[in-house]
Amino acid sequence: MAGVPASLSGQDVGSFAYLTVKDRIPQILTKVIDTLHRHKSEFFEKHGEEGVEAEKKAISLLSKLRNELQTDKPIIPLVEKFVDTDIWNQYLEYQQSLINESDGKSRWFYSPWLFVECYMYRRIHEAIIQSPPINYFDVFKESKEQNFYESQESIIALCTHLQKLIKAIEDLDENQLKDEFFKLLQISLWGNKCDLSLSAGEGSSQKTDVVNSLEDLKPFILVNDVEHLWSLLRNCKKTREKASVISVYIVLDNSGFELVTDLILANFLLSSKLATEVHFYGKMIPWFVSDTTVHDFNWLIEQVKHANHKWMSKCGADWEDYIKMGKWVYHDHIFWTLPHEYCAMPQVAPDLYAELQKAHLILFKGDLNYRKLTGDRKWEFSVPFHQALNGFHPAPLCAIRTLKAEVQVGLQPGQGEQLMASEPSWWTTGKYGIFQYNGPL
Ligand SMILES: O=P(O)(O)OC[C@H]1O[C@](O)(CO)[C@@H](O)[C@@H]1O
Ligand SMILES: [Mn+2]
Repeated sequence: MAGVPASLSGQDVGSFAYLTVKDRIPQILTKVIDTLHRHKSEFFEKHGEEGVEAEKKAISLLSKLRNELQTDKPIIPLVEKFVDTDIWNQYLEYQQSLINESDGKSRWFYSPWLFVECYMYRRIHEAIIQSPPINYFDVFKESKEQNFYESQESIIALCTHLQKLIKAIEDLDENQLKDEFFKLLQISLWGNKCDLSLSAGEGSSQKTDVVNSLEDLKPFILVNDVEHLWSLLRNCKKTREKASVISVYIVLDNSGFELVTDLILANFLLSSKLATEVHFYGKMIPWFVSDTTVHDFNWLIEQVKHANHKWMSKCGADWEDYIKMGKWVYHDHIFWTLPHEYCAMPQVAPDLYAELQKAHLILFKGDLNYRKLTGDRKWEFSVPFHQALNGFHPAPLCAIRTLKAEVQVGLQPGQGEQLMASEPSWWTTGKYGIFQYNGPL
């Protein structure tokens, strides 16, 4: 692509991309294999010998995949028919076409990191769907559920905070309402620390009291465009005709604690009338360990509803009602688990792009969404976000992410260089966060 920098890639020895391809991805694969092993008796109980055979088959496919990766074998086409197989294989050909004759085939370390990391999760899915009757099995389900259970105390604190806030919401003046909005946005931002792929599937639950930590965490917000979000939604609310809609779209990231923070924010948007509808986008297949699928979404709401805590179960019951009333709508689309950067959406998934154009505001949660928004490229730190989006402007949007990959744009001159000098791992540990807005001001 002309005019854009090179992609991050595992060929840069010592980079975070390199370490991910070399260490983290194989570790995740090993964990997946182990998970299948541990479910052997469950497969036997459900499906008899056929279940055990299927488990063996999935494990052998995954071991083969791990070997391909560790020996930097060529990236091979997908074989099992699924809704996105052809698109994936076309993309593989496209990646191949970018490589010179002399450089040979697309390989794990040599190709763009975003592409190979997405490909790895898609191959895990392929191994599962090639192994009926266990082709329904979500290899990451256990760890997503564990993250939810281990974050119970923080979830109770958040639900209680929200219910108290809602009780008093009519009495809040504009400034107070704005402060509460900012608080819940920050909670949703820091909720993104809890993804499970950075920790290679090891626990990453929320145990501290987030609401009371917000002030201490403020210095770690490197780009903070929340005022723009407030102005945008407040203006929508003020100028709204009686029956008209204000819709906020949330492109979800991780299930478990992060999803709770997103639902709390979505609940506040309705209660404050800053939005009248919230649309959620999740993943169609298990993805990057902790990402939300429709099963995770429904499971989590069910759990919150049946919790043995007054305010938590109230939240769950309200959330179920919002879904029944159509005020909350869950969608999925295969595009979110393709390897493409978002500037390709109008060509690859024009229907989705047209849907997103209807939003008043789109919130993109998490690091992977940021990588896809910016194309996962070696941008200079001070390049404007608008430029890095490379033509992807469906509606006003905001990226809300903690930094876990070596890509960051829109910083003040010198800001990135200074961080680099004082703290070289600043952009990969999840310690820093951003609210980065693009849209009319
Ligand atoms: O859940 P998130 O915030 O998208 O984070 C997933 C992140 O995990 C990693 O894949 C680690 O491999 C990041 O580089 C990636 O972007
Ligand atoms: Mn994720």
